[in-house]
Amino acid sequence: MTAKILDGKATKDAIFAELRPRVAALAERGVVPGLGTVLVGDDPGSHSYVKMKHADSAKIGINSIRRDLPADISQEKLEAVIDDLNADPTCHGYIVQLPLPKHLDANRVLERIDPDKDADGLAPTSLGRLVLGQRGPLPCTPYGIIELLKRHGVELNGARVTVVGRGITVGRTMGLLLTRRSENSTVTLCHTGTRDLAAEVRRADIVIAAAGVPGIIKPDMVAPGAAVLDVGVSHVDGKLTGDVDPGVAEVAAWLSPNPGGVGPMTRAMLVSNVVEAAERAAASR
Ligand SMILES: Nc1nc(=O)c2c([nH]1)NC[C@@H]1CN(c3ccc(C(=O)N[C@@H](CCC(=O)O)C(=O)O)cc3)C=[N+]21
Repeated sequence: MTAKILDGKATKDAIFAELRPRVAALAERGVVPGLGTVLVGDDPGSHSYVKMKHADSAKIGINSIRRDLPADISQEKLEAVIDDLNADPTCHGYIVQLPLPKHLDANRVLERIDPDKDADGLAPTSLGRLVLGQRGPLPCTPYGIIELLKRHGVELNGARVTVVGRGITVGRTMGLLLTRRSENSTVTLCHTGTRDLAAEVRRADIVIAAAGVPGIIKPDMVAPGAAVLDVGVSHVDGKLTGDVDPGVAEVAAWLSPNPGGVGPMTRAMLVSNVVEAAERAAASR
């Protein structure tokens, strides 16, 4: 068997096509959605991600607000930039690119983001709303994974989903989204304390690999016909390497590759969160 591709690039383009008329409708009311990014330091990976986000914004008519800050910026100065974006009416949503340099307290920064402008859905109020089942921006990567599966017709209702990795940006929040009534999946969340990872992966209809361990998901761990999504990002000999062994393509029915799968979907949902925030702002004027 050779797996069909869960195509994140094509699905992102489809989502953008749906967003463009919404952006046009906002423009008619005099509102141009604005996406802000806060980037501290000069990590090349972070720079390239932020660049892609602004290129996406330009593609659908969203305004870019870029704050690139020196690696040695103080906590106080960084928080002043956050306050500034919170007060800026042209900025409807923004992200603080993570990770931050070690001398900065990321949690204090995230707590300072106006919850109505949290484009990442990762600030404490947004996570709290997600747990409580209240409306709010959803974390972009798990939200993108759900859209990717639904738009390829992969059944979530009643599905057994094994998530590998308990990080906030993917694993832990993934479980919260999938167990809502609207998704109705049964989730097993695996991590380094899991006794028999192979057994947990083997009984899954859907495997979401976000451990950041190159090739941790082997072909003999995957049930024939499963959907497997590779969210891992590692660098081996300078090359982007995912969590899923290439041989899995011969066992799985669906495979979300990396790159070309979940990464573009994360960006699509970020832009979607900003358009939604701009619509809310426009409605309350
Ligand atoms: N506050 C915050 N929010 C984030 O969403 C966030 C973050 N910090 N820090 C870093 C990670 C990483 N991340 C990616 C997003 C898109 C791709 C992406 O689109 N990748 C393409 C191209 C990959 C390539 O060729 O380099 C792909 O997968 O096809 C990758 C990585 C968002 N992150």
